[in-house]
Order: sequence, then structure tokens, then C-alpha cells
Amino acid sequence: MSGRLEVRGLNVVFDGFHAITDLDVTVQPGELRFLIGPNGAGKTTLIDVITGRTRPASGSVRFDGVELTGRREHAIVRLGVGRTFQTSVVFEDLTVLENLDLAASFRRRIPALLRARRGVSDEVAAVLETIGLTPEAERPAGVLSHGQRQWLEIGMLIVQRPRLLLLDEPVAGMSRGERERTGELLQAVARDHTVVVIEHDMDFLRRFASQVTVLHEGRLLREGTVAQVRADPRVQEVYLGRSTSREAAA
Ligand SMILES: Nc1ncnc2c1ncn2[C@@H]1O[C@H](COP(=O)(O)OP(=O)(O)OP(=O)(O)O)[C@@H](O)[C@H]1O
Repeated sequence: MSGRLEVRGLNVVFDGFHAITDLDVTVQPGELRFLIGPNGAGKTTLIDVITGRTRPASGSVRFDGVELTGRREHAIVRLGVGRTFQTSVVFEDLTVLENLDLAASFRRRIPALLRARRGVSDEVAAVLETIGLTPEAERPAGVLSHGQRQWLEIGMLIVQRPRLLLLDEPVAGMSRGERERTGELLQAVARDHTVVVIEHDMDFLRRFASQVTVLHEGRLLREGTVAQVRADPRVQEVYLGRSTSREAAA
């Protein structure tokens, strides 16, 4: 399986402010990696560099050995890197199926954006199942719950066939049940994709994360399992806060 991400010696500077400093991170193919850290730690900036949105001052980002820095965003998408944003990209007036169909058409050389649908492709049907929205396929996306909309966005990424998915806080604002379902969805997606998720919710991490990367002030603070990360006094101090460190020690 492909989809190995290697960040080496990464530095990002905004007008003299060092947002990322000497960062090394490796994510193996098929890994579900969680990225945490307090506000301003550099998590979104890292995703922005990987996707070509932000140019680093120095360092390298390789995806399956291919250097990504210096490439345009659309070229990086074509290399198999997909991301979600905190703002929605769903078309509310289109049905769930039409949204997926439209997203699937982006990977074609000449997008047939207004083509007449000729039934549901096997691929789109499979993605509908994976994201649990088969019963909603013909409903307008505008009527979906917040959680269902997030799953649709993940589905819209998957149909574009990325090998690496970068997800920015996918469970923010979700109900407990929706979080549970999303955790299961992420684990299912990671069976055949590499997945990097920015997430703050410790309960969610405890339940679904295996490997966690902790950033603080643009630097790598700690990498390890949820238990290792939570037990690290430096992480407790900068990220988890005193109440959680007491809880972790208990
Ligand atoms: N375009 C920019 N110009 C100047 N400073 C920026 C820019 N983008 C990010 N920063 C700064 O870089 C630092 C890292 O920001 P980033 O958004 O990556 O943090 P984050 O870990 O994603 O935080 P949050 O959890 O709040 O989203 C912050 O101090 C931020 O203000």
C-alpha cells in the first residue's frame, strides 16, 4: 500500500514569526494519525504546507517519495492528497448523490459537471455505504444533520481517490453518537488510505487514536500512543491542562 508522508526539517515563517520550526513527522501508509496541540501550535499550517497552500521557508514534504513543496495546490491534489476544510464545501440544493457524483467528476480530465447521470456507479454506491448515507442518497444535502454533512464531505473526498486524507476537526460540533460513528468511519477509511486528523477532543482520541503527534509552538513536542502522550508531563502542562493531568495521574 502506498501513501507514506515524510516531513523533514520543516520551517514556516510568517513575517518573521516562526509558525513551524525544524519539524520532522513521518506517517506510514494506512496509518490513522491524530495531530493535536494547543491553539497556534501549527497544526493547520502543517496541513497547509502539505497541500501546497503555504510555502515553507525550508524543509521537505515527500509523499511516496515525491517532493510536494514548490508544487501548486491542484498538482498536489492530483498526486493523491485530499483535505477537508472547516468551512463546508457541500452544495445544499443538490442531493447527497449529486454531491458525490460532482466530486467524483473532479478527478476526470475534463469534468463533465453538467452531465446527465447514468445511474449510480459502483464506486459512488460503495462510498455511500461507507459513509452511512445510502438511505439519504436522494435527499438534498441541505437537510442533513451536521454529522451527516461531515460524512458527506469525507465521502466527497474519497470519491476523488486520494491516498492521503487530511481532516481538520471532523467531529467538532457533533453529538456523542455522531462522534462514535465518525471514529468508526475514520478507522474504516484508514484501511485503504493514509489519514491525518487534527482533533482536540481527548475522549475521542482515547477511543479511536493509535498514534498521536503533539505540536506546541510549531515544534514537535511528543509522538506516541494516546497513553504515552497523556502520561508525558510536558504534554500535560502545555496541552491537557492541570485538571486533566490530575485525572491522568489518578
Ligand atoms: N497566514 C498567516 N500569517 C501570519 N501568521 C499566521 C498565518 N497562518 C497562521 N499564522 C500563525 O501561525 C501560528 C500557527 O497557526 P495554526 O493555524 O497553524 O495553528 P493551529 O495549531 O492550527 O491552531 P488552532 O487550533 O487554533 O487552529 C499561529 O500563531 C497563527 O497566528
